[in-house]
Amino acid sequence: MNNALIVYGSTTGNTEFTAETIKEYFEKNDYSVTVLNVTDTGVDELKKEYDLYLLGCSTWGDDEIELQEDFTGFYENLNKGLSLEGKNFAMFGCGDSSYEYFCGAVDMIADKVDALGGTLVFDALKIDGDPEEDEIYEWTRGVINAV
Ligand SMILES: Cc1cc2nc3c(=O)[nH]c(=O)nc-3n(C[C@H](O)[C@H](O)[C@H](O)COP(=O)(O)O)c2cc1C
Repeated sequence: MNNALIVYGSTTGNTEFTAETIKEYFEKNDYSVTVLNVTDTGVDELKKEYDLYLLGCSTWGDDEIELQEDFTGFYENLNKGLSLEGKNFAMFGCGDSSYEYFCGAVDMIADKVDALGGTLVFDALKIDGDPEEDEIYEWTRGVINAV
């Protein structure tokens, strides 16, 4: 059975809902999935072997991109000599397109993963407003096909 790790940061619950919905869909497709709130884990989790790593983070700030506050430490620790070579990633997050940097946190994390040698297997899921199951399922189907 394939396995996947989901780590997310969420303030009002939207990215958390998205993470749980992604998990549900993966499990329907015979994946074993570990979902962790970023407050309960650290970058060492990325050293463990998973077929796919999914990172989810909402975006905050006004004039500049701010990661969801719980995710900041995790992001900074990615800089501490971690190699993501040979690992498959997909990114997701919730935002609001009325802000200048729509889902900017998702792009920041994707750029970091890319710089550390990780493989981004599919376009990021950027949710505008409240997350809806259908959109999440469709994206997840695309990710599964891409792995
Ligand atoms: C003060 C504030 C700043 C925000 N800044 C951004 C932003 O720069 N870009 C964006 O896409 N969304 C922005 N948002 C929207 C949130 O990311 C959005 O509400 C999201 O659904 C929150 O997800 P969460 O519940 O998982 O934390 C902002 C929201 C607030 C209240």
